[in-house]
Amino acid sequence: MSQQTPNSASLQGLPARRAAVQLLNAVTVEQRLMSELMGPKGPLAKLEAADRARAQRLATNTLRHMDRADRLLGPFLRSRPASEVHNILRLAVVEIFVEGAPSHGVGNALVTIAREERETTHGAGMVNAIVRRLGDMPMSDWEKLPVPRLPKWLRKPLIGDYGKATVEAMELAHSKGAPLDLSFKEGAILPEGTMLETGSLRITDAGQVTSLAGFTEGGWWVQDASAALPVAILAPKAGERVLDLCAAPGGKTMQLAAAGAEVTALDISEARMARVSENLTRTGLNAEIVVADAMEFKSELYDAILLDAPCTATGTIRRHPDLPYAKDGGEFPELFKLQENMIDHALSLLKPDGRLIYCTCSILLDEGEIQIEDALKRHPNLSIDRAALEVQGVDPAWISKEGGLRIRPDYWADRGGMDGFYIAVLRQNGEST
Ligand SMILES: C[S@@+](CC[C@H](N)C(=O)[O-])C[C@H]1O[C@@H](n2cnc3c(N)ncnc32)[C@H](O)[C@@H]1O
Repeated sequence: MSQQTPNSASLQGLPARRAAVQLLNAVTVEQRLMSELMGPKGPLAKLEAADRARAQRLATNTLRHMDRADRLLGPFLRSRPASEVHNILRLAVVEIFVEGAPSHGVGNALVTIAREERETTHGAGMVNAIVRRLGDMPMSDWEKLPVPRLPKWLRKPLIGDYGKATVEAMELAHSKGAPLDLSFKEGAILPEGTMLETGSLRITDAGQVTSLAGFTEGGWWVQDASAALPVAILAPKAGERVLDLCAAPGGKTMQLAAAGAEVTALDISEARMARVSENLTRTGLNAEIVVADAMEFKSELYDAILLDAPCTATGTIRRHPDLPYAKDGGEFPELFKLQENMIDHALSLLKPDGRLIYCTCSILLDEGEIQIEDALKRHPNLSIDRAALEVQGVDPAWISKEGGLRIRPDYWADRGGMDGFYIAVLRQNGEST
């Protein structure tokens, strides 16, 4: 590719590519999560729907393949370029080798984008030269690269928790992304899909969620198969008083309400709670809505409490590959402490014979096994209910030694995987703490 005036065909994708680069910069430079960038001031706000979807897909794929893209680019880079230039090059790799886009079009568009900003204009020539060389590389050079690794700050503690082979299996699962899973009410109109043993409906290549059959009728909602297990394990009975202590955006609230429980849904975030209300309206389900800090909430005692505690969300990297690049683990100890305090406070809201379901969408043992072992030490009258974990489709081999359920993203590899999760059922043996 020579330095040329970009033709209009290759520039058609400019808005989406520009927004993808902005998303990548916001994640890797400003350490912001993609979910925080979707608002009216975010890079996607002014785009047409198709460009918005494309920009999001490009940024997500680039983050998912970041480690491989960096390996492929390594030999072309004498020193590490400015992050903003690096992100343009990473996007080029992913467009050419993952999306199969012609390199000349990718080069023209990305050189134009590089020239637009102060941080990248000096790198435009380099982008041009490297994309040209990428275009000459055979696909086999990409295919023989190892599975993308997690950044060191997360990989190291995970290897300490699980060993290298398991972490590599998780990384393989992360690289594959995730299908769409639905939870649903009885009698709901459902799109075509595969019914999983645990009761979720799985759809591969779902496309636009709002276009799926039954969306308007509101009989189903999006929820990963493993995220649906805490309520299956809680097994709410009609009329039971259940407190959903960290409820937003409400996937589990809807499951509880659909089972006929009398649900109090609480969350500290007013904005996220508005989504719970919207979700309940769409699905025609009911719950009492409380916006409050769980730690300050007082009430009559509950039959059952679901504590889906705020966590690192490291179990959801398959669908949120931005997370390892937007975070560095610095704020994690604060979260672990909050989880500990929330368990203790939840126990004070539980009837003597009640059950507390503690769960996190995390693969870190600190937020699962270790949290529960510590809670059992703090509360001598607390016990763990292993038998409650025996629900349809749950492999008994997933139960860990303290009696909780450890779900890993590399499980169900042949069926499209599942998010990492930890679930434990606690009982207070007769009296509240
Ligand atoms: C893992 S999410 C909950 C997901 C939800 N259970 C579902 O299934 O859709 C954790 C939630 O905890 C909420 N949260 C964080 N700190 C809180 C606090 N101190 N009190 C109440 N909610 C809190 C967050 O706003 C967030 O919505």
